[in-house]
Amino acid sequence: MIELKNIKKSFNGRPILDDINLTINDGEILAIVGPSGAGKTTLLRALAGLGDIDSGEILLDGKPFDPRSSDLKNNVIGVVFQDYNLFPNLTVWENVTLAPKMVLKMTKTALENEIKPILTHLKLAGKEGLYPFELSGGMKQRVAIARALAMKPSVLAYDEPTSALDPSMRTEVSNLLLDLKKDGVTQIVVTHDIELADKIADKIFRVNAIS
Ligand SMILES: Nc1ncnc2c1ncn2[C@@H]1O[C@H](COP(=O)(O)OP(=O)(O)OP(=O)(O)O)[C@@H](O)[C@H]1O
Repeated sequence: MIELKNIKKSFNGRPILDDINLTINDGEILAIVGPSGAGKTTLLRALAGLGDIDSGEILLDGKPFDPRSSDLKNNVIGVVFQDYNLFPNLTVWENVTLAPKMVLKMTKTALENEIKPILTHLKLAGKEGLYPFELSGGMKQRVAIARALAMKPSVLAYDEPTSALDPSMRTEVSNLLLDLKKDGVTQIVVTHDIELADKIADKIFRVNAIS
């Protein structure tokens, strides 16, 4: 369980997040919605340790947790970015196994045993040798999800998972997230897509623009 308590963040004296209080239970899908510029990505970045907060507290299973100080090994929150950030010069297999190999020091056998099932689950079996430029948008997204899952995060977070895809892929994305939920993966979805949020989320958190 992750709890956010009284989170505040300003940029150049302008408040963006003002007293955010939020609980994400294990196995839940939380959607974070709100108008453009309201601070959704700022909140996600703070949770993932990519940006700091001015005040407030983040608790992981009841204990204070600083995402910025957690090393990658703990990898509490894995983030799937809007543009996926795949390494263009690495194959699917290399993209997904790089961090487990370098950071978790997983052996070749462990990689085979642990990463192959993730790729199969994400319908990427047989695609291991392809490069990102050879993949469709939906496949790139699944590689990015596989890469995040390979680090065994407690929570998987997505920034606008439908925005870079053809609208017809929406159902595929929602089915994928619901599938991962069935496996017990806790997920946070930042989205403009209210229909997606309504369809998949256990809880919807609205970030309001502060005037
Ligand atoms: N590093 C930064 N320095 C200064 N201002 C910033 C910085 N990062 C974000 N902001 C500002 O904070 C506000 C919130 O940005 P954020 O990207 O979190 O909004 P958002 O709700 O995710 O928007 P969108 O839906 O358009 O992605 C915006 O006004 C943005 O310009």
